[in-house]
Order: sequence, then structure tokens, then C-alpha cells
Amino acid sequence: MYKVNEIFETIQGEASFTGTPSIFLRLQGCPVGCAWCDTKQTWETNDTFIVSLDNTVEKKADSEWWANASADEILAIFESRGYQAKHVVITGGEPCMFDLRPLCELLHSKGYSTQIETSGTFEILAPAETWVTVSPKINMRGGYKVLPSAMARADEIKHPVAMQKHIEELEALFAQTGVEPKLVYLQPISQKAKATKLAIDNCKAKNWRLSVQVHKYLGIN
Ligand SMILES: C[S@@+](CC[C@H](N)C(=O)[O-])C[C@H]1O[C@@H](n2cnc3c(N)ncnc32)[C@H](O)[C@@H]1O
Ligand SMILES: Nc1nc2[nH]cc(C(=O)O)c2c(=O)[nH]1
Ligand code: SF4
Ligand SMILES: [Mg+2]
Repeated sequence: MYKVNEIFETIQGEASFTGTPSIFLRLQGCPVGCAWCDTKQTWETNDTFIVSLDNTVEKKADSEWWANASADEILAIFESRGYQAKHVVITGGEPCMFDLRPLCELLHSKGYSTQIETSGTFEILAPAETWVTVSPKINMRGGYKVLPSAMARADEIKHPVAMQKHIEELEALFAQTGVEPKLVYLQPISQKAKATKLAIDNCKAKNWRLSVQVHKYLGIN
């Protein structure tokens, strides 16, 4: 069973798939503890907030409500809602706390492509065809470490930045893990002007890419 915080259809707003119509599946639970996390409502898995899966679909506002659901039940929601997107983004919370293989395999068999958004602090259990976005979390409150296996599996790296220190930490992680990824995105934390300038300057200096959270500029989910 998967713990589902929300399901919604939108446009992917971050990194390589920006602009792609996507079904988002946001899973519940994350112990990593990023101070600037924009989805803190997903951190806890408190039984008090359990609802039916239907109540997690196209939520009007962020909430701690979540539902237990099987892969089949999740697929059934995509079909009954008449979603047209064929790309599914599995995010959270920390989706790699779950074995994502049964879910991704089912979705692939139905013609969907899949993408995971992960902090890289849990083993990535997903099929080879799944696009993996690792947003490595370094020195966060929860004390979790980025796994070298996650860095090696990443199809792209997407690093939220607000200070030069964040870029130095990323480069130290590349050196430690021996992984020099081909696709590196810097993503300004919370659309702050200073963070955006920092990201642009470093993208130019290092020939990395910029990822702004397009959905936040558009005011959509
Ligand atoms: C909310 S996380 C969920 C998936 C997973 N736990 C992770 O961290 O990758 C989804 C993405 O949003 C990024 N993110 C979270 N809060 C942000 C913020 N305030 N500004 C920019 N990016 C943020 C994360 O780094 C990650 O790339
Ligand atoms: N439109 C849109 N794109 C996104 N890309 C990553 C997201 C996330 O929260 O993981 C996200 C999100 O919440 N909305
Ligand atoms: S790892 Fe992801 S979900 Fe967890 S606190 Fe950090 S940004 Fe938020
Ligand atoms: Mg988001």
C-alpha cells in the first residue's frame, strides 16, 4: 500500500520535463527535515488524518490528510478522472520510502511514463525506464545522508539554492560520490530574487541549467 497525500493533474514545473502535462502523485511521509520545504504537510503520517482516496484528489488546499491505496486503486483514479496526461510524477514527501516498482510497472504497462522526485536519501526502488530526479539533501535536520547509489541512478540533479554554500555542498557531494552528472539544475529556493541571481550566475559559470518553479509563477499547482 502507498500513503497518498494528493493526486492532481497539472504541468510539470521543474527541470527537464518542464511544460509536460503530468499527473502528480504526492506520497505522505518525509523525515529529512529541510527548513525551506514547500510541502511540510506531507512530513507526518498521523493516523488521525486518514481519509478515503477520493478525498486526496484535486485538493483545494494543502493538507495533512492522506489515504492508504494500492497501485490498482491509484490507476483507477487516473482513469475515472479522465486525466489526459500520460506522464506521472511521483513526489512527496519522500516517495523512495516506498517500493515504487509495482506502481511504476503497472503504469508502464498502461502506457504511462513515470518520473520520481527524490532527496536521494533512501534506496531508489524503481524500474530502469523511470526518470529519476535526485534533489540531494545535504546537512538537513533529520540527519539523513545522500546515497551514492542514488547519485549514480539519477537522470538529472536538481538542487535548490539560496546561498553560495549550497553550491559548494553540491560540488563536494559530486567529489565524495565520484558522480559528475550530465544534467545539473539549480533551482532558486522560494522564488527569492537573491536566490535566483545566485542560481543564474552559477549556471553561467558552470554550464549548468536553471530550473525555476514555473507553476509558482503561474499560480497553479
Ligand atoms: C517537495 S520535494 C518532494 C520530493 C523529495 N522529498 C525531494 O526533496 O526531492 C520536491 C522538490 O521540491 C524542491 N523544493 C522543496 N521546497 C522548495 C522551495 N522552497 N524552493 C525550491 N524548491 C523546493 C525539492 O528540493 C524537490 O526538488
Ligand atoms: N506543477 C508542479 N510541478 C512540480 N514539480 C515538482 C513538484 C513537486 O512538488 O515535487 C511540482 C509541483 O508541486 N507542481
Ligand atoms: S526531502 Fe523533500 S519533502 Fe522532505 S523535507 Fe526535504 S524538500 Fe521536503
Ligand atoms: Mg511542489
